[in-house]
Amino acid sequence: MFKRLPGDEARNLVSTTPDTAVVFRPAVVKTPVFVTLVIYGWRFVSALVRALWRHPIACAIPALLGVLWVLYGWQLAVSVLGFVVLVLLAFAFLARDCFARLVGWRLLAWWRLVWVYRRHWRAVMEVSGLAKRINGRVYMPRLLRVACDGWADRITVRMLGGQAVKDWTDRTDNLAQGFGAVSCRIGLIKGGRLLLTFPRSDPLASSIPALPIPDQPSVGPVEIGKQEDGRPLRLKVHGTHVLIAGATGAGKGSFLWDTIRGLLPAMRAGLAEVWALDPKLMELSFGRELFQGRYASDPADCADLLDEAVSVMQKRAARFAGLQRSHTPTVEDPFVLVLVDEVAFLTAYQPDKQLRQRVSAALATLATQGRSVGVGVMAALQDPRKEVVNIRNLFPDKIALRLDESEQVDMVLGDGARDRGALADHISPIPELGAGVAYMRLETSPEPVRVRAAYVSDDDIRQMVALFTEREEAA
Ligand SMILES: Nc1ncnc2c1ncn2[C@@H]1O[C@H](COP(=O)(O)OP(=O)(O)OP(=O)(O)O)[C@@H](O)[C@H]1O
Repeated sequence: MFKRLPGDEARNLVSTTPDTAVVFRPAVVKTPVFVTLVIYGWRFVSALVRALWRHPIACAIPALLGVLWVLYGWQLAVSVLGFVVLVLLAFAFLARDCFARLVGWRLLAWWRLVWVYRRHWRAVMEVSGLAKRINGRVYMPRLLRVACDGWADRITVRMLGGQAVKDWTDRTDNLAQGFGAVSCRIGLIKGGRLLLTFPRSDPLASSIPALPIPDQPSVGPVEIGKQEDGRPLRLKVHGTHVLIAGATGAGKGSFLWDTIRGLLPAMRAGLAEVWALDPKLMELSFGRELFQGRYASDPADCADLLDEAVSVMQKRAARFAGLQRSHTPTVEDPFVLVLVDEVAFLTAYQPDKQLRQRVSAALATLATQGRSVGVGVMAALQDPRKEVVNIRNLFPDKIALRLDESEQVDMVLGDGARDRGALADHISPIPELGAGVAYMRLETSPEPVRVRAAYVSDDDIRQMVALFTEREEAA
């Protein structure tokens, strides 16, 4: 009647409920010492073979030193050890990157595995509720591998059978706190295996000054800042459309101006044009000479400019039909980037219904047909609740800067983005710490990437205008 499950604490089980007359004391079968020794012996041998297989060099060095010690005495073993350390130091000094890749990060990964992850694994899993205790037996997710690079620790984990990725994404705060990291990201590698990323440092903690204007004309991807692992952030603008959302003061302007800055050589060469719609009359008016008359702030003028972009797009599509399927920028057919600073002013907040419909139709037409003929849209938005649900799907690439509420993150970046670690509602409202910081979700990768755009100051914009008008005068 009573089924004994593995791990039942049978010795202590004397009664099922208090005050019951039934006392249940099952027989305890003692494991013979011999069997216990065989099990421990087997575990030791398999761990040794695994270590030799996985880390042959790390095992060979102490084994060799041990052999030298036994055969020739400790003096020779210590001398060889000293020599190996010197060689490693020289290697580190002369070829830092190569040393880090081949030795440094592996040593650090081993140290972090032993000192941080394995040491705290059991406690963190139990406290966060990711380990399961069933009938007295503890089922623990398995820590498979730790790898390090200059920015983060990446931990490969095997989930418990029956666990869902969401069980882990709901506990990112517990995991980060448990392992002493500032944050934790979770990605699915393949069935049952997860990659947990724990950053050790934050290259985005301080603001990034405006990047140098590129030497070569190019329509992108344009370098506009840094990714959280310290690599450059290159934003694709040609062949896509980009939606940028962020609360007031989040730094949306940086993304717009960084993009213009990166395109400036192409604009000077006549290979790119930026058309600016600035209904708030603040952000883009500062450098309006760059837009060569393609600048509008009044809603009716904005609608006209959008219609003009649609007409350019349609004429190109008619000419390209049957001849080419993608756009290569030329002086005759430059890449046209339509920048809209606060798109909700032209759509959601626009009281004139006819104008609103005209703008929405033109934006939808550009966003659905523009990219293959070299017309792109980059739209910024303050309040994602107002309009984003209608237009979000028109934009393959999305950027969420600081947002006021957690629900807005998925509204901008798409379902599940916040669960995958896009904590845009946690970005600091202090400009030095959080302005320009964002999570990007690109068409090509569902994983959100944390980034920071460089800050383009008023002086930088003046310099850009001067450089651009210099070319105009020379022409
Ligand atoms: N990339 C950045 N790095 C550091 N600080 C920045 C960055 N971008 C903006 N800031 C700071 O944040 C302030 C607000 O930036 P900005 O006006 O671009 O925000 P916004 O999102 O466009 O706001 P709004 O929607 O109100 O126009 C700037 O005055 C500047 O001090």
